[in-house]
Amino acid sequence: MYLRLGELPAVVVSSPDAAREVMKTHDVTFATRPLSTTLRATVAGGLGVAFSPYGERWRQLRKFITLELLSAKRVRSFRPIREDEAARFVGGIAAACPAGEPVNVTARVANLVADSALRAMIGERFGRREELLKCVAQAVKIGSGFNACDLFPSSRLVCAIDGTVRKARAFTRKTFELVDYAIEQHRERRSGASATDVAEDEDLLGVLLRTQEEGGFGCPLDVGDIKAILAELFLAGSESTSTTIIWAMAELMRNPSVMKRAQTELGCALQDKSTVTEDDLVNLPYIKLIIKETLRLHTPGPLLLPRECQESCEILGYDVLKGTIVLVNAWAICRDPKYWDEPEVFKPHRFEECTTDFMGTDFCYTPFGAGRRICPGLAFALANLELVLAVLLFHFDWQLPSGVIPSELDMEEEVGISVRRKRDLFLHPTLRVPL
Ligand code: HEM
Repeated sequence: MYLRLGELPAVVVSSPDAAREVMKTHDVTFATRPLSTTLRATVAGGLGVAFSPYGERWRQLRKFITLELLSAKRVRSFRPIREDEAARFVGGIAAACPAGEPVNVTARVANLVADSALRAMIGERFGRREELLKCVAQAVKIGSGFNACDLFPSSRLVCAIDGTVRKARAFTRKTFELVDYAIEQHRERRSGASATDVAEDEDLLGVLLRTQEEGGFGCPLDVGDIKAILAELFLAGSESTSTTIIWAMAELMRNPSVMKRAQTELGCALQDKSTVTEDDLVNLPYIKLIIKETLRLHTPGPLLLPRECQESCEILGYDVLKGTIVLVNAWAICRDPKYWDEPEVFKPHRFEECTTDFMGTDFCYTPFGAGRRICPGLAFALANLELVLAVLLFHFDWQLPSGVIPSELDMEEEVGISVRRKRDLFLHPTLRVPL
């Protein structure tokens, strides 16, 4: 579908065939992302990987991030952090149970995901997490790409009235101030640690600082780059992960039979154990299916991240001109009845009967994107998604607030760069398995 978004030519791709053309057949042509006016204001302090133009620097940085920061080995090394944070999370909810008050699951999951990610990044809990989460909420709102100043970039008047650029600059200043604080916290901790400790549990900031000392990753790495990379990994990873967990919980509350099956699976797999560890996850195939189905029905980035056409080309017989913004409508593709039976129904077992996966080869299902720009945080995200969901369902039974019936649970969405649940999810927990 060809559109004009204000002054900008745009094509929205809404079929798997067209998505394959963009993200596979002509992947290089679409491997750059457009820099909207708002984004330009936010990346002024430094450029991470997500909005680097396709080229040598992006290639080297992407390789470094994939092999050094987010590799399967590195993600595994953070297992003790994830398990420890999950245990603290269970303890916090268990302490709230006797009071009989509903728990704000949205806020607790956001804190857990943030604490876990930040410990992986700087080696310990971050002292100003609340402020950082406020920045994330703001990024989701201003990063949609559909602000007036993004749609009419040539109009200084529109930009001045719109005010988003001002907000974006304030957001960047605040985020970078927090990243400075995190680097300082990291430095203080490291100065008190022995050389062996430092080598043994290297966090992401440690890897970045070591790489800087060693001369970079094939390209120089300055402090501005380090800050931009850290901020970007946190922004890209935390909101998408916690949003997915909350949608999964909301769907489970609406579908008690799915909840029951998941809890039965956990009971059989864990037997007399009193805590979920990552070793148990291999025996929880149904939890994995719930996550897949949640990513289908509530794709966190419904239009993925935008691409820009670098060279005029033809997609399924239509001309796409150089400079056109291309949006892959993963949301629509994931709900298209041509490819999905009863697409609006939450049915995790649909994935039992098919081999469709989110690794970027099935173009009817690309919640993590595909091609050169596919999400490099997939393993990092899955490790958190699976453990947190398993822990929530193993330790607690959950009830809706009185008067709410499952089929009427509020599922209203708030659209930004990701689609989160508009209102926080409040539920009553009952402890099933104490720690
Ligand atoms: C449920 C969780 C997540 C979802 C659904 C998700 C989804 C996506 C999508 C759709 C893209 C764009 C892909 C494309 O253009 O083809 C992307 C890019 C990216 N994601 Fe994720 N993501 C998640 C978690 C994470 C995590 C945990 C991290 C890091 C810790 C991360 C880091 C990134 C980065 C750096 C990019 C930009 C890659 C590039 O442009 O080269 N994401 N993600």
